[in-house]
Amino acid sequence: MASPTPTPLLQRAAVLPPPDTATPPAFEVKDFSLWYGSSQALADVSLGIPARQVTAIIGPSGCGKSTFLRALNRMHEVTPGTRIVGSLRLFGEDLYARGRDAADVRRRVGMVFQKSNPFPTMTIADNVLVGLKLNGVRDRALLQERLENSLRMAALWDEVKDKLARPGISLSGGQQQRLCIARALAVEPEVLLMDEPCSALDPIATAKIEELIQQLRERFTVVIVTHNMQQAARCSDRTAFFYLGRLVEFSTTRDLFTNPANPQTEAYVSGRFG
Ligand SMILES: Nc1ncnc2c1ncn2[C@@H]1O[C@H](COP(=O)(O)OP(=O)(O)OP(=O)(O)O)[C@@H](O)[C@H]1O
Repeated sequence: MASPTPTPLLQRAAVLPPPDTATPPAFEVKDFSLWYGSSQALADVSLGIPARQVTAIIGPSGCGKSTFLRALNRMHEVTPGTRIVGSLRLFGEDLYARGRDAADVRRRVGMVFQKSNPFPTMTIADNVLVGLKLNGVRDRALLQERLENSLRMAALWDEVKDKLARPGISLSGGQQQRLCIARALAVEPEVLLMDEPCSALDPIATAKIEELIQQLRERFTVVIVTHNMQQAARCSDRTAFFYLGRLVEFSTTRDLFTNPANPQTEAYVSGRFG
């Protein structure tokens, strides 16, 4: 098979360090399929997503990237008529086991969406603390500590520490997205899912979020859906390429972009389709 034409994207991926392969997987996905009504969106997906690494999901529009991401915290269940087959484990625990609470799964597996969505009537502080307060946490010292820690982890503390009582929506688009990241982190998840988190942001705000993703991987497992292959190459340790609801290839980001095993992957990463 011919190698893909070298491009700056591939060169960038080529200098990424090889990921640590000794880390046990966070998610173990086995023969996983998903239907919306009678329409199948995912077919027989199997992969292990490593803990404390960044895994990017790429592929052309409609290939099932967001559906797969949403299945990782059962968020697809908010759409009526969905059905799954197969298994999906987080650190060995079956996330779809009978009796397992979807709300508990979503606390462990937080999510940030394409468009930032702070609660419009809430202050910056309340936007961060809303999950804790809904869970009945009232201890002021604990709330204050979580507020500051979450905002620091989201690289927003210095910008907002003097205006915590202002509305969340008074922040810029990039700051609002980091506020949503802080909100997801405040409930101390194990995993952070990000669905096109930068697609509504300008290049400077995008660079900040990408830098933040690099910091978050020291503590969390991060899975990011992106249309932007440069972003996958810049930020991720591993990349999964989906096509027509199937996982075509999953490997280190370096290998996937510089030496893909599958001709469809090669065609996609070298820009020949999608
Ligand atoms: N709520 C839904 N109801 C019915 N079908 C859906 C729903 N959401 C997604 N689908 C279908 O499932 C398939 C996968 O969609 P999905 O949004 O996961 O793809 P994607 O790769 O994330 O696409 P994009 O890059 O355009 O966001 C598509 O055929 C889509 O039409």
